[in-house]
Amino acid sequence: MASANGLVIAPGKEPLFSFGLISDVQYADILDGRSFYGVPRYYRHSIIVLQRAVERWNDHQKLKFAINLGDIVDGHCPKEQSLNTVKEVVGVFEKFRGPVYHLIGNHCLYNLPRSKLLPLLKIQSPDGHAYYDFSPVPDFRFVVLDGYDISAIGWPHDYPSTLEALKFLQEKNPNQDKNSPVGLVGLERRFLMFNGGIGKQQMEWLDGILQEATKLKQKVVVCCHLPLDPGASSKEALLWNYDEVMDVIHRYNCVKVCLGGHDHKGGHSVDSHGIHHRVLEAALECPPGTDAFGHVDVYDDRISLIGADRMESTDIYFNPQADL
Ligand SMILES: Nc1ccn([C@@H]2O[C@H](COP(=O)(O)O)[C@@H](O)[C@H]2O)c(=O)n1
Ligand SMILES: O=P(O)(O)OC[C@H](O)CO
Repeated sequence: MASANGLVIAPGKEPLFSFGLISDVQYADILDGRSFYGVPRYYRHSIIVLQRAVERWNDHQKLKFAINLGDIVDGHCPKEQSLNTVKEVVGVFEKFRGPVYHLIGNHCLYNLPRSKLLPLLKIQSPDGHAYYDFSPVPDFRFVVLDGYDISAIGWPHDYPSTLEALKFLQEKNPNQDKNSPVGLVGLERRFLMFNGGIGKQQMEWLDGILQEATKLKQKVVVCCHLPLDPGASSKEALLWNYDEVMDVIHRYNCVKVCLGGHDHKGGHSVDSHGIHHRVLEAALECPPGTDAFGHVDVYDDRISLIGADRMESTDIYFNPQADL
């Protein structure tokens, strides 16, 4: 039996649970603009996309939670409006009848320091970090990474993470404008200021979580604003140390899917260990009247992303070899 979006759905099989997804709303009450590459960005329409997402998620009635993959407000938002704009977008998310798990992105950090942002997003994590995990049912665990742990944006100027990031960019990117990839070759093109990395403490935390999930026989979904696989993303959008993070993930068999945002066109890949990487299409780049959000049905052997409009529906079968 085929559904309207072409996915084949086994009749009668109920999902274990379902959840909503959206990324890169990047709302600002400003005129429409364009990305560096000229892709139109609809700053005022994006909050309408979010409103439609929340309505649709509520209509569904069986969504256990929703995940926002980051960048709720755009960097072009006038700074005196940042606080109210973040509150306005959070207010729309709060109309969803269930918990919303937020990730932070570079644009959130252009607007507000972590000390103001994290309480608004109800992110509770050690020392101003934004990584955490949750387990909506005993057999599944979601790991939310803070891709701007080591970053030149969002931390106080004299903070160790800022200094480490600036030193890293100085070594890796010879351009005066550290957001410019000019002259960087291949995967080096990710060494840009609008990206960031995972620090030692978070890496150890991730390792511990995956160890625990393995013992509990849980299947894990990893979420990070910055994509973790070159096959699913432009090189310029990748997490600085995506390779180190994937080395940790690949030591275990529990991670089935990695979800990302940031690279607005979206993407999907399956890596060398059979892990799926799905980068979500941005709400910001939806021309008026169009949408990009979705919900995910989770089964014991797969997850199905049912996308609205510009968000591609994706059926992700877990690698059965991984459980042998
Ligand atoms: N190839 C590129 C991409 C980006 N930049 C710089 O980054 C800024 C942010 O890019 P957006 O597309 O998100 O607006 C942009 O303003 C450029 O300064 C670049 O130099 N080269
Ligand atoms: O975070 P943005 O909106 O500046 O965009 C990042 C780019 O899409 C990365 O290629």
